Amino acid sequence: MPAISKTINKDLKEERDKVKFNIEEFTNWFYGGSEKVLEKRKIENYFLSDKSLNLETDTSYLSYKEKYEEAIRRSCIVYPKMLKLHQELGGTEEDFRKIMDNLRYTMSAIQKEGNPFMLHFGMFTVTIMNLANDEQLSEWLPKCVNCEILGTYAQTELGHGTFIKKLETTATYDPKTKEFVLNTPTLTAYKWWPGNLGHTVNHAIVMAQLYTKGECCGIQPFIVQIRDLETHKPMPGITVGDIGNKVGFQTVNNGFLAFNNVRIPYKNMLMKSSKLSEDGTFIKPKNAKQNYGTMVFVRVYMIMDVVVNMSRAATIATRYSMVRRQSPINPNDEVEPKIIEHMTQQYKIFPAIAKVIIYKCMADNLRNLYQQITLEGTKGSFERAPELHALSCCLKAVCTNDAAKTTEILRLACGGHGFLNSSGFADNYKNATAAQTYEGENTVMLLQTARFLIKSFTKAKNGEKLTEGVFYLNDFVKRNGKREPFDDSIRGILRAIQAAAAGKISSAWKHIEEKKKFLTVEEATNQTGIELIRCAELHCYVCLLQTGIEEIEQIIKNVSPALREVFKNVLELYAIDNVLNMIGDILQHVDMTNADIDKLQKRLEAVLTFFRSSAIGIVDGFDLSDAVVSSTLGTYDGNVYENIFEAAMKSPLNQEDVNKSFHLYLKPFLKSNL
Ligand SMILES: CC/C=C\C/C=C\C/C=C\C/C=C\CCCCC(=O)SCCNC(=O)CCNC(=O)[C@H](O)C(C)(C)COP(=O)(O)OP(=O)(O)OC[C@H]1O[C@@H](n2cnc3c(N)ncnc32)[C@H](O)[C@@H]1OP(=O)(O)O
Ligand SMILES: Cc1cc2nc3c(=O)[nH]c(=O)nc-3n(C[C@H](O)[C@H](O)[C@H](O)COP(=O)(O)OP(=O)(O)OC[C@H]3O[C@@H](n4cnc5c(N)ncnc54)[C@H](O)[C@@H]3O)c2cc1C
Repeated sequence: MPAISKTINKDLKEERDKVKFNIEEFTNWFYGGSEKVLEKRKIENYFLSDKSLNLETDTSYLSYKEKYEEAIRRSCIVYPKMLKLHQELGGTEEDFRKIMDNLRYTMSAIQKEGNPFMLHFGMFTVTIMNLANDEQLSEWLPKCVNCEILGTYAQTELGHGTFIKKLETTATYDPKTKEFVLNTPTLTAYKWWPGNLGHTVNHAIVMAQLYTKGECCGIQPFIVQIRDLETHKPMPGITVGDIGNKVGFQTVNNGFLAFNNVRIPYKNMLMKSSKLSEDGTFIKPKNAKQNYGTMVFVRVYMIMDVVVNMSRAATIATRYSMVRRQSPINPNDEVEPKIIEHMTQQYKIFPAIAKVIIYKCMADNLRNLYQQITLEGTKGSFERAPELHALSCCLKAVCTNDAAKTTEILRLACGGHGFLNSSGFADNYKNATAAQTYEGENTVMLLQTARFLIKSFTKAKNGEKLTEGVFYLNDFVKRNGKREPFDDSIRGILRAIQAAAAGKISSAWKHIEEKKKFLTVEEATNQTGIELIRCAELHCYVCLLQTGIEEIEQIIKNVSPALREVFKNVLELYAIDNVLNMIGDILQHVDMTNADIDKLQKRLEAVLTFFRSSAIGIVDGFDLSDAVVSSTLGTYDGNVYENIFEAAMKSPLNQEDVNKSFHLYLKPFLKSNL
């Protein structure tokens, strides 16, 4: 075995020595101030320094069952610590949010294949907070917050996930006993997929069709106890279990659930929005979409998960590319260059770094918007709910699609070693790709946004007032078919993307109108689906760039000159990479010449060159500890080859010189050929 020395890799040190800005200043911006950075480090250390977590164990070698058991063991260390910390910090909702925000990073080191408790706070508790009336809140919230019970969110069924109106589980009100009777009438009515449901939780929010006085009143939320608190056996009438092996998310314990005349008390229907009187009279909510609130909440928070996911992947690929040397650029060069010297390598990695920063700006903005609009809802005003729904849907789709695609590009950027499980890309990719489907399948999400855009375009044509995010449609309508001249400033690039988005929305609108002459509006919309998806994507790129510009214009007023340059270049790279990737859409509506495109290409090359000396500073500035990065290729010290070697030594096959399969199979086989 070679001697393994672990000092900082000299090539990586050389890169860090070239960084011209203050990395800590960047980190302070990234986490919202120096106090928050200290708090993050403290919280992370509080959890990750716990030796009983055994984080050095490579859980990828465990069996399916062992992985689950280890994940539960770890969560049963983390959650009591979390509850204790919450009390120590002050026990407020804000303290809880603080811990949750930081756990987002920390958990990726502890539960690489998903957290078997994630739905408890993420959806079960959130639904109770959003949809329980005061009486129900005082009964259930303390039990949730103290983890006296564990819950999940059971909505999707074997037959339906997207089209929730057609869910089949029934909850029939019996006014005589003041109970609901829950049933699973068919195989396709089985709840299927809810996280943590299989063998972990003992309660669930069950979304079921409410029947009262012989009428169906639509999907409503019910709290159902599914396992005994003492024995953990399924409650009478309940069938529950694990749905089996998946592409990823192995330790999330996605489950199935069925009901056979399960009776729950009247008080277990969440009644802040829809209401049922004890005699069985249904009272409609002010806004029928209130029951979808938890989904909107999760979609909003998922953009933050994308930032965590992409910052990890970008850190790994950047550090590795500054350590790995291969392929002289000039044939006679004696020393092989760091692979980051190859321009195509920079193009794989640096746009990903820029995206982390722009997505971070967007995630913070979206969360603020969510909080404002939710507050308006609590005061009875739901005017802006469609805007939030449209924005969260397209961002959920575009950002999770991009996280999966970018992780794959960054894995490829690490060549053969990127394919090792120990590189960390596999878990990142599997988590990213799961997010493309859960919480609203991405195509369906884009179509939701497109629906809003088509409505907004009709309003723009009729001179009606638009919401702020789609003001750009007014400019398009005013131009009356005239093409937008191209201006290569950053705001000019934004106008070009706005023109492309508005142009696409206008043609989709026109095509629906044409098809409507022969088809129903729904059929016409279905047949325009491909264009509609592009409308939503382009609109999302507008929102991202606009937010990036507005945020960075503010940031650069408050940072040092060196960091100002970094942010300006982040914006330049993000904008140019974006516009070059949608030239086809732009050319349809903007007067852009070949010379303009050549100029953009040269600017892309120039900004990549600037990034060459900043990239390591930025990824170090993401402040991800080695445990969070969790990659042999991405450790801070850059000892890539030593790490790869050590990880290989952990293979169970390397724990003995000769495996028993030699005696059982190989030897007889070889002998028979003599
Ligand atoms: C403290 C905790 C801290 C951190 C936690 C952070 C993160 C979370 C952590 C953990 C979670 C982790 C993993 C999650 C695991 C995954 C969980 C799930 O997958 S749960 C199941 C999710 N399921 C879906 O998303 C289903 C997708 N389908 C739908 O949303 C809907 O069916 C539909 C496609 C929108 C259609 O709905 P419907 O049929 O009712 O709608 P219509 O077509 O009739 O349209 C009516 C009208 O309403 C508008 N609309 C729809 N939804 C909303 C909404 N939510 N808000 C506002 N408006 C909405 C729609 O656009 C139509 O508008 P119109 O055009 O008619 O004006
Ligand atoms: C890892 C994971 C975790 C999950 N966790 C939970 C959970 O905790 N709780 C829970 O309740 N659910 C959960 N789910 C379920 C998840 O929310 C659904 O799978 C998801 O919403 C997609 O619905 P579906 O499976 O019905 O897909 P489908 O709708 O069947 O999609 C299949 C295809 O049909 C297309 N399609 C469907 N409808 C339309 C349309 N209107 N227009 C155009 N194309 C369409 C889709 O684009 C897709 O290509 C989870 C799923 C996964 C993968």
